Amino acid sequence: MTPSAYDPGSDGAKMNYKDAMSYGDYLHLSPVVSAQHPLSNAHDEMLFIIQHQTSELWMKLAIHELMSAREMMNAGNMPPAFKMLTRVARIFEQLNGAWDVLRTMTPSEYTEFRDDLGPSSGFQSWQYRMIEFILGNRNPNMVKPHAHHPDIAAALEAELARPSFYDDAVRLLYTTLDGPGAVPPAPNLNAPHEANDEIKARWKTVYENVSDYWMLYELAEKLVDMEDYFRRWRFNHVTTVERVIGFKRGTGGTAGVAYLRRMLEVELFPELWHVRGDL
Ligand code: HEM
Ligand SMILES: N[C@@H](CC(=O)c1ccccc1NC=O)C(=O)O
Repeated sequence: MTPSAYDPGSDGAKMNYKDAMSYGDYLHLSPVVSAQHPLSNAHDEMLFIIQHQTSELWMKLAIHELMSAREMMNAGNMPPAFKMLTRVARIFEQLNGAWDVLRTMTPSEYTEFRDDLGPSSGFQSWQYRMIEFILGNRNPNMVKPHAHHPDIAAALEAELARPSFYDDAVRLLYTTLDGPGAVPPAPNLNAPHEANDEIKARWKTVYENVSDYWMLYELAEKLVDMEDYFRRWRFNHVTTVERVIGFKRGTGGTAGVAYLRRMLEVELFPELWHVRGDL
């Protein structure tokens, strides 16, 4: 007698979704898993596409978390803001781990389809640029590649028109230490935040009096943690790029590795790093 196959339906599993919302319906998987369109016959192009698409999905979540975290912080509701910042750091950790998959692609394999990419490049990732703008690494020139998508350009411009996450954190630092009317140095919304000694002095007070300023201390450490993971992403990127294309120019037109190395020097929250040498 042939044993009959186990039917989870006999234990109560719902097996028919003709008139009910299924997994794929809820997640809209059909468009997601149909959105991979390799332009070549190269085996590794699928890896390249999925690596970028999944990165963009995680970036979408990072933006969602950062926007809400900033709102919570500005409303004085710090515990949820902290939780969201921790999540953003974990998202970057996830993105950092993903480089290990992409690194399995050799220069020979990438060369098979690189020409098909034309002038497209991660340089044109608007979600990446949005994350940088939210965190405070701002350069209005970086909106230009998005001029042909007015809604995206407008979203980036709107972010440039408001204080960055760090500008708002610094405002909280001032109002907590100096009183509710305190005004921090006016932020330049259109340029990267520049290190400022007055801001650093206040963070120093926080780090030297942690029990008095536990909330700001925790905020500072969450920000440092997030930037730490972000820096690792940049480093993994430039190392993978050197490993795969050496010192060739980028498809986006930059010098490639030289451009990306320059980006390694970016400090999102400079005072939080500089103050450590003064403690
Ligand atoms: C073999 C893999 C990769 C290579 C060879 C590569 C190469 C490059 C190069 C040369 C640039 C400089 C811009 C240019 O001229 O094109 C760049 C920028 C960029 N890439 Fe990649 N990349 C790779 C993978 C990735 C992945 C997986 C992501 C994830 C989304 C990514 C996101 C970005 C971003 C956001 C930028 C802009 C960085 C900035 O402006 O600071 N790249 N990439
Ligand atoms: N800039 C890369 C091309 C590249 O990596 C890329 C091309 C299209 C879509 C995403 C990409 N990833 C990151 O830049 C290169 O120069 O080979």
